[in-house]
Amino acid sequence: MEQRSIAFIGAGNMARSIIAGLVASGYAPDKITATAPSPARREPLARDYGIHTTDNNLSAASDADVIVLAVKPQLMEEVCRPLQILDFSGKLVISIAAGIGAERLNEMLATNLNLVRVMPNTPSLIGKGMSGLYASSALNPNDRQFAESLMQAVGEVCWVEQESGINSIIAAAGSAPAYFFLFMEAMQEEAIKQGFSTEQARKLVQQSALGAAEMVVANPDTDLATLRAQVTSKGGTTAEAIRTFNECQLSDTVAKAMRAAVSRAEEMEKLF
Ligand SMILES: NC(=O)C1=CN([C@@H]2O[C@H](COP(=O)(O)OP(=O)(O)OC[C@H]3O[C@@H](n4cnc5c(N)ncnc54)[C@H](O)[C@@H]3O)[C@@H](O)[C@H]2O)C=CC1
Ligand SMILES: O=C(O)[C@@H]1CCC=N1
Repeated sequence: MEQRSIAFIGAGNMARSIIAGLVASGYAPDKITATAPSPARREPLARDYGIHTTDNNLSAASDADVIVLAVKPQLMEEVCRPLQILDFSGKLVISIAAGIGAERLNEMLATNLNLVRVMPNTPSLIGKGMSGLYASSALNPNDRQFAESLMQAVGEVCWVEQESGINSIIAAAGSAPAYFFLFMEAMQEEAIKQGFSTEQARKLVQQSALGAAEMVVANPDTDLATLRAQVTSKGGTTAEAIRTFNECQLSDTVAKAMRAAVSRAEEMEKLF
């Protein structure tokens, strides 16, 4: 893909995930800079991926063709203010922050940005990310294509037509790895109670999760309910487990949790 110089403003979990995936996919490390105030955050990135790091947001952003805003939403305004002096006309800005809309980002950087909002997730770290993207129709096709290729380098992408779609991407993908981790944590805990060591319990759970996910991917024409039915023998053990989940309204709980994620993103849009 096109090798533009990229500055990640903020070098936390999500920036690291994208940087790791990018470098593994062949993106030139010397085209990537990441910033963070703390050396403890920066140094491991320089060491592990051979990228540049600095605590100077202004110089990193000034030197870059593409600026990825990767700080916590609460900090975004404070981090953007000193960058207002830059000329953004030739730069692409990518924000990965949840709960900060395009209009607000334009306000924070005091200009009309060439902007793509991207909602990635942490499996980008291993090239298995799922990112949602939104850009206004005014964005030039080159920038649109670059943002798409960048996120394709670390996983799959899904464009949304309306900016509000980004909040639904958060619910279905950005936050979603944590839902699966939670489910696996609960399974591991119970497997330990049933007599397995921590390592054995983890292996049982992770391999089952991996196998299930890979079966879904390998069978795109088989719906998820059919895959479930293939495990569920009539009058058997799985049927009892599923009946128990249904009794506890698992589907309603999942729906409620996903709506709560959207509501929080909407709330954050008002806060920050
Ligand atoms: N963690 C995730 O799974 C996802 C996170 N996001 C978004 O990514 C953004 C970052 O989230 P995380 O990486 O999880 O947070 P994090 O807390 O791990 O990383 C934020 C980083 O910003 C750095 N930072 C703090 N003050 C700074 C400053 N003045 N200048 C430059 N850097 C500064 C910190 O050193 C820290 O490394 C958030 O806006 C979040 O909404 C989006 C999708 C998924
Ligand atoms: O929890 C959060 O707010 C961020 C956005 C999606 C995943 N992590």
